[in-house]
Amino acid sequence: MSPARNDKPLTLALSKGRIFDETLPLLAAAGVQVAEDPSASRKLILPTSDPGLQIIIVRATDVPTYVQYGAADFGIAGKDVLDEHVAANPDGIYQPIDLNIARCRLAVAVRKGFDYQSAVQQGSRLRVATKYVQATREHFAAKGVHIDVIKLYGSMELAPLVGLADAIVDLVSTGNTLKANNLEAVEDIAPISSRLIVNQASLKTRSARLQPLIDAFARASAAKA
Ligand SMILES: Nc1ncnc2c1ncn2[C@@H]1O[C@H](COP(=O)(O)OP(=O)(O)OP(=O)(O)O)[C@@H](O)[C@H]1O
Ligand SMILES: O=P(O)(O)OC[C@H]1O[C@H](OP(=O)(O)OP(=O)(O)O)[C@H](O)[C@@H]1O
Repeated sequence: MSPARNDKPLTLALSKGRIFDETLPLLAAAGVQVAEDPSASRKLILPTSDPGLQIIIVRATDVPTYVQYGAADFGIAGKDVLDEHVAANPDGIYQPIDLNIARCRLAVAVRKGFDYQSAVQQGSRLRVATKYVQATREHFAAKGVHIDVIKLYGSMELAPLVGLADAIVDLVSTGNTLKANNLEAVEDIAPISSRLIVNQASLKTRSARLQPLIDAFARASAAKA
């Protein structure tokens, strides 16, 4: 007989890199250690010092999907990723906490010297390359600017340099990536940070185990705000 769902370890979905790295101190604040570093290992399921908690390593953009379907009880995802996901799949995910990690901003950027203000005032269509299609459409619709969106999956900074787009919508933190590619930010769209997300069914059926972790994350992230 298969074990009851409540006997399975709680599953936390994380992406490797900055979100994994910045989540380690939050887990430590909850008394949980992770022995393996996913950047140095090929393992996708990582045990923790708590036998009742395991971590799965997925692509950043896939974290909300694992949580929505309950394959992970909870996860951590950037607001950028989450907003795109929720626009297409509004149900099943509860977002209790802003963890104040992986902070950056979503911004419009263009080639240095491109007259963005004139381009948006002229009423002609602007070609915008981005991974963030929903946020981009909403931003320009609110400004009353007509755009053609070109969906990309990475290296957006290249698009204005090779004539694929007039502008990009991408994440900016230090500004070093824009600078290195002779681009400049011309408009901020939204501040971005990572959120704890929880499967709504898990929150009901596994709250005795989930809630102490949610509370510990909330305390640790409030201290960072
Ligand atoms: N330069 C940055 N500074 C701070 N936070 C960032 C930065 N770039 C991205 N983030 C945040 O970290 C999250 C994860 O980014 P990461 O670079 O690890 O994955 P990704 O490369 O965007 O995803 P994928 O591998 O699926 O393409 C983003 O969704 C965003 O919220
Ligand atoms: O303003 P900066 O500090 O330069 O940060 C901005 C860069 O960070 C992100 O890329 P990331 O480092 O995650 O690379 P990736 O998209 O290739 O994963 C983002 O897509 C920008 O390219």
